[in-house]
Amino acid sequence: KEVQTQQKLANVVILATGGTIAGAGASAANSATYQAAKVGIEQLIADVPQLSQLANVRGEQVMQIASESITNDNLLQLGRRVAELADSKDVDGIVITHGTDTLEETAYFLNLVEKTDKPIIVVGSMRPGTAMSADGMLNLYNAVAVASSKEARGKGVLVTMNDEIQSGRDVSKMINIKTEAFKSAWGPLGMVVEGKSYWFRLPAKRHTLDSEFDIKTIKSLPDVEIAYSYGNVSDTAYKALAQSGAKAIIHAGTGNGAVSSRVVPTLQALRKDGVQIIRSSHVNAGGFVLRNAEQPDDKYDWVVAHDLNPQKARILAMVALTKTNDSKELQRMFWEY
Ligand SMILES: NC(=O)CC[C@H](N)C(=O)O
Repeated sequence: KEVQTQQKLANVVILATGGTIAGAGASAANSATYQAAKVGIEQLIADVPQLSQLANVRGEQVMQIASESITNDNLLQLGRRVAELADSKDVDGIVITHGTDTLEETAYFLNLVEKTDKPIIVVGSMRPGTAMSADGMLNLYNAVAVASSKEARGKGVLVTMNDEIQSGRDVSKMINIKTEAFKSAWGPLGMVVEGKSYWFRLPAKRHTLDSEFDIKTIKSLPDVEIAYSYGNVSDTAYKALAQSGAKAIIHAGTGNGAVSSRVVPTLQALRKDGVQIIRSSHVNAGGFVLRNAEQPDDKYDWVVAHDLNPQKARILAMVALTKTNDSKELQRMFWEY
């Protein structure tokens, strides 16, 4: 009977990339002072023996880095490995352990480019495994639980932090000193409790199988940069980014993606020179940029990032620019994804 139960378990591969979930500190009291990306995947799996009750789990160490240092090449490497595994009939679900700083970027990238309905779960932790009340073990347990469930299929790339199931598109790291760090302006999709998922809503935006982007056809990602806005902002950063070869600049604007009158002429000129100008917002709880409201986007031929924060807008812009440099097409993609 036991053998039969074993055979029914899903096959889940954990791709480890580093971060705090693989972090180690000097003392159990060190919840914030520690080194990220220290512990290997075999140890992370061994630390949660209960995983074997959820799925047949195996791990691969894809990289071992703190996620603030992730590069476009790292993203492509990870994306290609996820696609290979998703194509394998021996794999039912994929979990990616990741630093939390750029977890939302990687999750959104995979959500755009992976052509599969198999569950892909990105997970991290806010405290290293060596700390009191470490959150990584339960987050990983929840990730494997969701990755091995049939209900998670076709819902896009997901993030399991703090018992919530979040859409990889919507979720963002909102605070860096709480385990309750990952939030979406539009709410979580569900909850995981004791290894069981409870679903409440579905993502409305295009993703994975319904996406026009495919990791297998993306050879490299173009240079897209972000310039942050504030009172008294100057055009120095915008000009320098364009000069260094940026194909698009994400304007991390105030409020509704507003643009200071001090930099409007520069952004108009850069657009005339061929640089795409994409207006996003850096407001804390989630921006929502409306076209032609703060600025005449039609007239200036600018794009608005909809509800995507600047770092997510950068991910979509890079992926979109592998297909088109038409600003109207880019705008369509920003509404649809
Ligand atoms: N909580 C974390 O994972 C942050 C650690 C590190 N800055 C990273 O993103 O990898």
